[in-house]
Amino acid sequence: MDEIDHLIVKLYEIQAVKFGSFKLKSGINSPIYFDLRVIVSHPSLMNKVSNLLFLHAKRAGLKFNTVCGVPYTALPLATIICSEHELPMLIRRKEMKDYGTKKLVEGTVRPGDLCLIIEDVVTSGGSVLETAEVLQKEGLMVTDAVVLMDRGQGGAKRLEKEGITLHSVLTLSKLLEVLHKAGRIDSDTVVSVRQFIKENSFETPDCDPSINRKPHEKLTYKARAERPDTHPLAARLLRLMENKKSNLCLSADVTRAEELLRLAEELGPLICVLKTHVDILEDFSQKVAQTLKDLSEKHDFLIFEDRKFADIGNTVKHQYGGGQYRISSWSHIINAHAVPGPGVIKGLRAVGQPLERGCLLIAQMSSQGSLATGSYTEAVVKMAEENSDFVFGFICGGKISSEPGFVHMTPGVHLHSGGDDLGQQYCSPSDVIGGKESDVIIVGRGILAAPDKVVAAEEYRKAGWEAYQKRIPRDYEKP
Ligand SMILES: O=c1ccn([C@@H]2O[C@H](COP(=O)(O)O)[C@@H](O)[C@H]2O)c(=O)[nH]1
Repeated sequence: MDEIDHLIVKLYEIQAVKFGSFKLKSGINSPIYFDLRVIVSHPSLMNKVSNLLFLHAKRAGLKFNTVCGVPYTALPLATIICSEHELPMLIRRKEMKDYGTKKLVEGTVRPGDLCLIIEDVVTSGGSVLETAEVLQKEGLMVTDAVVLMDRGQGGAKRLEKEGITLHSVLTLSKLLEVLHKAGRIDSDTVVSVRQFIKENSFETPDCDPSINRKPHEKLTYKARAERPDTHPLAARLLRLMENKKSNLCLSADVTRAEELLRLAEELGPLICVLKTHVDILEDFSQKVAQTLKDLSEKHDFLIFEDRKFADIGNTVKHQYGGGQYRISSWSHIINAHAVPGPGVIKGLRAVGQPLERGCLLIAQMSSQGSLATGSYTEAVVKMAEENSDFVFGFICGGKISSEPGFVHMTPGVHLHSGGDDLGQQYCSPSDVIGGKESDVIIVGRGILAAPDKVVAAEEYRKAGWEAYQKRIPRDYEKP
């Protein structure tokens, strides 16, 4: 028996891996169960596992200057690795403190550092991804994760899609083989575990709603517009994007109506959507709204009031349809947080649907430390799918649903990376449309603060459009 075989048998003996019938969080029964948490009571095993994880990273030639363990089981493993090899460690909080620094990552964060993720067991890859997202939002680079055990249920593929390579010390086949050879499990158990893993891969669409649906990155905006299940407003938007060769949404964050209307007139031909924050206008009137509507028709763009509704259905109904702004009367698109639950959509739908309006759900945010990540984002995608008669897409950092009808719109875009001193974080147009496969770039100060706004808008339009063309080279060439 070599070192790995010994480790496997030891894990079995301390019941870190069990065989039988176990009800999982998802409700299904599994013939195998891992509980690596028990290893904290076995110090020599902790040292052995930590050492193997580190050696595995080194043998794979991984470069990293900081390490983060996925909470909670991998936290002590990362601690041992960092202490033994004098590496700086970062701790990802699972919940934000409501006092003090409110940080989600503890330790000294140096943006640009390469952070290696350590994990005990990977099934769907969701926990590694959640940790990676939090670290990336802090400006750290995450390209690799080392795990003790990959269950072989699609986690590695899912992570690969997100640019993270998973390196696994043990595989499930190896574990079964060693335990069978050592007489700890019988052949029937080996067969039933193998069968279970095969049937419960997270690569099958119904196991995880956020992954492995039909990819739409190879479809043109136009092709997506023509699909029968695409929401009429999404279809209108996708069509006008293709016609105008623009996936640029101008975030017209100005405080005077005159300036807003000037932007709409001058930049209208270059954009697909004009986004407003009506409550920052000092001199809003219904006349201004009417003129904006006229300009949207003249230059063929949609208006998107970035109101971020987040209340109970009854309240948002009033906020959307009434008050001094009467948003529903002039804005084609609105958005909402999913925090209140589906009632917020129900309330907005009651006002907006008869007017042929549509809503985007805020699934992720561009601001540093945003809590809209991981399972929250997945729940938002599900809510959108369940309300696709009114919800037609997302505010997000990149593609989060492969349903071709959903439109992904991404704020926090600038030709120069970085951010502001209030937590805004920027990605480039090519990153957002090419790398992250979003559909629309939302640009505010990148254009508004430029000496010539028309020139800047054209620069963003071109950058966004070229990234789109590169994304779908073959389809795009078709007439
Ligand atoms: O996650 C989000 C959601 C909305 N925004 C809005 O987009 C613009 C961005 O402005 P910049 O000047 O390009 O930073 C602004 O209206 C935000 O309210 C966002 O930035 N991030």
